[in-house]
Amino acid sequence: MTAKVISGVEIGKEIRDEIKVGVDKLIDSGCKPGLAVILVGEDPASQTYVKNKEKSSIQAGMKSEQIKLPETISQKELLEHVEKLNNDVSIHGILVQLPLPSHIDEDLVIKSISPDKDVDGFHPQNVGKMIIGQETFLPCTPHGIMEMLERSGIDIAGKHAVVIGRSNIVGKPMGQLLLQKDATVTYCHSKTKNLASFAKQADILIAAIGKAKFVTDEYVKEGAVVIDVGMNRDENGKLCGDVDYDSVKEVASAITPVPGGVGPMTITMLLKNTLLSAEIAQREGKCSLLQE
Ligand SMILES: Nc1nc2c(c(=O)[nH]1)N[C@@H](CN(C=O)c1ccc(C(=O)N[C@@H](CCC(=O)O)C(=O)O)cc1)CN2
Repeated sequence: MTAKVISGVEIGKEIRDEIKVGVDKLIDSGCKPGLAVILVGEDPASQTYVKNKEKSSIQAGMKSEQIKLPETISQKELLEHVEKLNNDVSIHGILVQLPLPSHIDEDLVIKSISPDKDVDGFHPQNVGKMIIGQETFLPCTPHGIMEMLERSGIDIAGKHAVVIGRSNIVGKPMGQLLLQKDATVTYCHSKTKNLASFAKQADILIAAIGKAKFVTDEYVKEGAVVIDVGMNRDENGKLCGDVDYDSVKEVASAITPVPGGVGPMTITMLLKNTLLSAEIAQREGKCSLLQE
């Protein structure tokens, strides 16, 4: 069996086209969605992601604001920037690019973003809403994976989903979203004994461990759907995922590549959340082009 390739570039394009329609409609009614991204320091990967977020939001027709701050910025100053954006009526989505330098308390910064503008879906209030299934901003990477599964016609209800990884950004919310769609969910992590024996039971296997090519064909049941969230460099410095793509594609029924799989969906879902935030503001009479 050679697996079907689930392309985040193609599915992302389909969703971005839908977002553009939504943005145009909102602008026609007098409201332009605005996204602000804060970047602290000069990490090259973060710089690339932030640049792509700016480019993508402009392509979608949104207002884009980038705030670049030095690595040495104090926590107090960073919080002041967030507060200013919380009060800016032309901004509907605020994102602080992670990771932050070690002298800054990441949790405190996330909590300082207004839950109404938290388009990353990381604020504890929004995490709580997600867990009880209320409308909120869903974290972009797991939300993107759910879209990939659904738009590829993969049934989730009754399936055994195994999530390898338990980060607050990907692993934990991923399991919750799969549970809400009636999957039976198992979490595995660095302390799990006999990890391969759990992984091999998965109908849907999500690899979010952060170890290059960790998941080989020996971890995968024949016909499983394999989603690779990893972003690593191999021994030759080439971008690769947590899944050993060449061996796993021979046993899986469907697989996401790296690059071109989950990664592009993360930014797509950020745009979707920003549109949702602006739509809510418009509904509540809090959005106007005049306020730009
Ligand atoms: N505040 C946040 N910080 C971080 C998040 C996040 O969702 N919110 N996620 C990651 C980084 N990230 C977005 O911020 C991100 C990572 C990867 C990609 C992507 O498109 N990857 C490409 C490959 C890119 C390359 O060539 O290097 C792919 O997989 O095809 C987009 C966004 C951590 N921080």
